[in-house]
Amino acid sequence: MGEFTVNKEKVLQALSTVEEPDLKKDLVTLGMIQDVEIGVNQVRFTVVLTTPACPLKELIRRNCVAAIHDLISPDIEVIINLTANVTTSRQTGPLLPGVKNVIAVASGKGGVGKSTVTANLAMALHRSGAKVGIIDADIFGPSIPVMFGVEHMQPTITPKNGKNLINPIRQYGIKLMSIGFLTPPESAVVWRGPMASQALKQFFADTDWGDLDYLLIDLPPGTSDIHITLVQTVPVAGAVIVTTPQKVALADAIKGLSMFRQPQINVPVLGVVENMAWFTPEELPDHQYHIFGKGGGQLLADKFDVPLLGQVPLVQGIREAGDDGRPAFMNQNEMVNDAFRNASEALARQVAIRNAEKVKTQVVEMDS
Ligand SMILES: Nc1ncnc2c1ncn2[C@@H]1O[C@H](COP(=O)(O)OP(=O)(O)OP(=O)(O)O)[C@@H](O)[C@H]1O
Repeated sequence: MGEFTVNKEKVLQALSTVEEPDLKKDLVTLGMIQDVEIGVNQVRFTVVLTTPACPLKELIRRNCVAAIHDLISPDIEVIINLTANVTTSRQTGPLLPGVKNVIAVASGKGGVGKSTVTANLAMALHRSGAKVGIIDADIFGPSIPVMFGVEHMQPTITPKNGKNLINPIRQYGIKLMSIGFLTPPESAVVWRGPMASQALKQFFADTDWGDLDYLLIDLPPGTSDIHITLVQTVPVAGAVIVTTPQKVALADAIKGLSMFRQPQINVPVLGVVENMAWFTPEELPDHQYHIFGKGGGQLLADKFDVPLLGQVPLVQGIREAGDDGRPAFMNQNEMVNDAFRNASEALARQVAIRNAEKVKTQVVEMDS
């Protein structure tokens, strides 16, 4: 075994050569290294990632080990504890004080699977260790309560600091609020725009969300008053656009995406999720049938210069799981789980990159 001396400074010096691949700065400058401890032929430290769903964690771990071995000694045992502290670019304010990132999930056309994608992205983020909530703001078809099997539940109310606060429904580790909870499922209520906007504001102002890393907002399809209420009420970290590869869906997705880019709205588009990208029968898992066309999600992403966050196949089990009130991510289907995990990691990564730009998100001021 070679001769070497190791101390905290040397370890930090070595780690300051390791770059966070997305944020393009070194781990020490980014404040991601903590709790350095020196033992006999051993160093231990913690790397605080920007999200527990970080797809680069193994690469970062390997690069840290390599830096210590190359710059200090190959004989040192390197023990790394990976943790995460999800970043935010929100200023703390009276609304949603413990919520780090509000993410809008939107689509141009209805029925492309926006709620299904929202539910499963939430489950995948939760599985990675993040604290997640969903607001179902889809006035035309609030399907989140059904997808989580809580359509007959009613949120309770607790007085807190002189205010009556609504407790979100908690299911499978996710906190949920839905326009659907405000009316019995049997009685079809036609929500007028102003009523729905008022309900959404209540979900922000009068709901006890506690601490959340990601609050996903399942928006109605197309563009509506609800979209405007959202961006005017809380700072939105970014939007995810869900589309199918079909031409008619893409045409509408372009309109949906363009709305977020309008100068007076100006919400960053974090990327595109292509749902129903191909059909795969359960008994032929290696077969892909492009029944709605091929490559449409990538085309949309390229057109607007945003990432394609993921492609989700059309699988009978995804529909069945939604109807059974347990998002498909909870079942052990590798193909389905990979699709949603990859998309959730890509989303978390875009949020971290966006937050590192340090431009605070602000509510949008508009003349009404
Ligand atoms: N990848 C998929 N594979 C199989 N079925 C799917 C998939 N994605 C969505 N579905 C099914 O398609 C239907 C529509 O999905 P969903 O309700 O998520 O769409 P949406 O875009 O939210 O609709 P809305 O217009 O109500 O907002 C549901 O029955 C759902 O289970």
